[in-house]
Amino acid sequence: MSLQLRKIRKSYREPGGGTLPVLNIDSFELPQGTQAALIGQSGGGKTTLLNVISGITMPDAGEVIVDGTDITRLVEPARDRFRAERIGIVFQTFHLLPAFSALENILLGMVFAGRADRAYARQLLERVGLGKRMNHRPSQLSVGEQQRVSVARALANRPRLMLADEPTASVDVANQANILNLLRQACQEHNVSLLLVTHSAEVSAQFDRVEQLSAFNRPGDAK
Ligand SMILES: Nc1ncnc2c1ncn2[C@@H]1O[C@H](COP(=O)(O)OP(=O)(O)OP(=O)(O)O)[C@@H](O)[C@H]1O
Repeated sequence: MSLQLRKIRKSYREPGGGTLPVLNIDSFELPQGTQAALIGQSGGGKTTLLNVISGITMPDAGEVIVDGTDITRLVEPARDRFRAERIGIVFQTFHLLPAFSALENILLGMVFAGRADRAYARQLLERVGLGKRMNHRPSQLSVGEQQRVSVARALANRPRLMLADEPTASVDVANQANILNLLRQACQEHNVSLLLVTHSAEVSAQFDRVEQLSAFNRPGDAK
């Protein structure tokens, strides 16, 4: 199993002093290699859920078991290392480092996880169709190309789980299908599980498994 959530609770503190319950998930599982779309209303907690799964945000309670490890039991540096090694993340706004080339952006992520494999980084850039643009910085690449770099970077450490938050939202229509297909095919080739947040019915319709957050998240329920 690549992902198991157990009795997850997460609230935010409100500026006025109250608390806003956002997540209350009894159980959620994603078997290894599965691809699922996560949909739900704006403000429903989808990004919070991805952040909890990746260990960027800690839940108030519950277990987040990724590839057999409950990451809520790891101290922060160990959690950061675990994320770098096992979880690939593709953001809506790419999060590429502007001063570095496409190749360097991928290598830096590898270094953080402890193994810079230049040959594999090049192979991934070839795989996403950027073999001839490896030495370009993000500003010298089109938006679609930047997102393809971020897909290659997310695959660089051979993750077990890929999280994607609206990965096609910033990309023009012509590139949307291209990026989505690339992400899905690459995950399939490497047997990586994929959980992809989308607002697009067109995108979610392509997934066999579509998870409506409100179907398994009951933030308002008492304990
Ligand atoms: N750091 C924070 N502090 C306080 N409240 C927050 C924080 N982050 C998110 N929220 C609130 O938590 C709720 C869930 O936000 P989240 O971003 O997870 O929703 P979402 O489903 O991803 O929304 P969208 O589809 O609009 O991106 C929202 O009401 C948001 O205002």
